[in-house]
Amino acid sequence: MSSPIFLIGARGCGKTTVGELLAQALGYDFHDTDHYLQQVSGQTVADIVAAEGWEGFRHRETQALMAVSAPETIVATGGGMVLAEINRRFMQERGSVIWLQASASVLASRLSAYPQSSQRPTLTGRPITEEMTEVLHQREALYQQTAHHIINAMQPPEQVAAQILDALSLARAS
Ligand SMILES: Nc1ncnc2c1ncn2[C@@H]1O[C@H](COP(=O)(O)OP(=O)(O)O)[C@@H](O)[C@H]1O
Ligand SMILES: O=C(O)C1=C[C@@H](OP(=O)(O)O)[C@@H](O)[C@H](O)C1
Ligand SMILES: [Mg+2]
Repeated sequence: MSSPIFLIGARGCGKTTVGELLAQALGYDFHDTDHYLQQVSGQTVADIVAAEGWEGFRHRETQALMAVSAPETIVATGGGMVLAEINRRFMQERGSVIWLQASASVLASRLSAYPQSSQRPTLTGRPITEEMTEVLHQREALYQQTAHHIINAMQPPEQVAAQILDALSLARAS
């Protein structure tokens, strides 16, 4: 199977970290839609949001999704990729969609340790645990309805990657 693999889930669930591991394991290309946007525009997420608002960023991330999606590619999406129906449908029809599921408290603790604020400007203006609770409340149904597979992301990254390979029956015989 060579169609793209899309990783979805909230900020901090490990899409970028696990995506790189998966790409290595499979010999696939790796793309992260936020990194792609930064490369082509020379702007961070925070720069884009400051200049164009979240609406401008969301428009650009749809373009990034479509630009990086190709066979034998792992695509780490941004946490809000599922908000637009066009993105949900594109991922579902083009490839395999994996939701990396984690609780608000686990996400908040990872994000407090590694905020990367130029990539993750606040979504709600609230403290991080409250923000992640609210974001999951708004988006969980979208992650669920878009995913072909749901993986517990509250385990070490190598195990998360191995479970994805199992779910897709992509583990290579050694
Ligand atoms: N499975 C995991 N277990 C523990 N820490 C993780 C895990 N996955 C990611 N992290 C850490 O959480 C932070 C956010 O990870 P990242 O891959 O950037 O998430 P995302 O792309 O989903 O926002 C990083 O500091 C990363 O090292
Ligand atoms: O959840 C979100 O709306 C966002 C998540 C971020 O990506 P990560 O999920 O990789 O942190 C980034 O795309 C942007 O800050 C918006
Ligand atoms: Mg990421």
